[in-house]
Amino acid sequence: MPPARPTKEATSKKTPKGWPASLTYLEKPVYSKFVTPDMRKELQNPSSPDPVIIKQTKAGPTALVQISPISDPAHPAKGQHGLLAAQHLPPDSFILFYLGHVHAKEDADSESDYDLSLDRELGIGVDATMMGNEARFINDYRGIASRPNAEFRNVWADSGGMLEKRMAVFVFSAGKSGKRSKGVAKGEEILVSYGKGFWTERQKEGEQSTTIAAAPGPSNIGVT
Ligand SMILES: C[S@@+](CC[C@H](N)C(=O)[O-])C[C@H]1O[C@@H](n2cnc3c(N)ncnc32)[C@H](O)[C@@H]1O
Repeated sequence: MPPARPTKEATSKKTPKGWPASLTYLEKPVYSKFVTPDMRKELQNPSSPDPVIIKQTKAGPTALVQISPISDPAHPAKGQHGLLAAQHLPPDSFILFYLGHVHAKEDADSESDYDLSLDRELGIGVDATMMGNEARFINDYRGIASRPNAEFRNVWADSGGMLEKRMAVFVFSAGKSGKRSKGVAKGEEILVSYGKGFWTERQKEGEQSTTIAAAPGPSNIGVT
């Protein structure tokens, strides 16, 4: 099932430097037709008493990050891209939303490398394979650094007074001691944990693929 066509208001004419021409750059999520009106209602209605609300003041490319091709032979994602901090990002600060095609179970792509769960109970995910924003270039920390410096969090975007459940990327907090994170330095790669499940699945499928010569496909990126 091909993803829904992005609406004009969800796409942006302005794309960030390094954005591949083959992909659609989004300013807002694009919803699949399998996300029903009832599901949409739930995605607009925070159930928790203290939701984290992010006011979307400026849509489009953010000056906080930079898409970067990876040429370092020691980097496990060499030949691909990563996302770097374009300036110092303080602990606990919001970096950007994870935008993409918001889909239901019916049109989930189990082979996607860019699919992040948005609402487990509703079975809804955000897949940035063909459309998304800079967040799709964030790599997992394994083999690159000793720990992640950022994480995915559930938030509510306030766009024009309407709330909408989204995933967002935040710098790790400094923790109680104030020492856990100094933030992300300018030029440092932004790294999250996809969760162990992502890599276990990849390894399993990688082993199977030795006989079928197909690229291994992981499960959804998890929020840990
Ligand atoms: C969400 S994408 C990240 C962006 C990707 N590097 C790109 O240029 O499009 C996830 C894919 O990036 C690669 N990747 C991310 N983190 C990695 C890591 N720590 N080691 C090896 N490959 C990684 C894997 O190919 C994975 O399936």
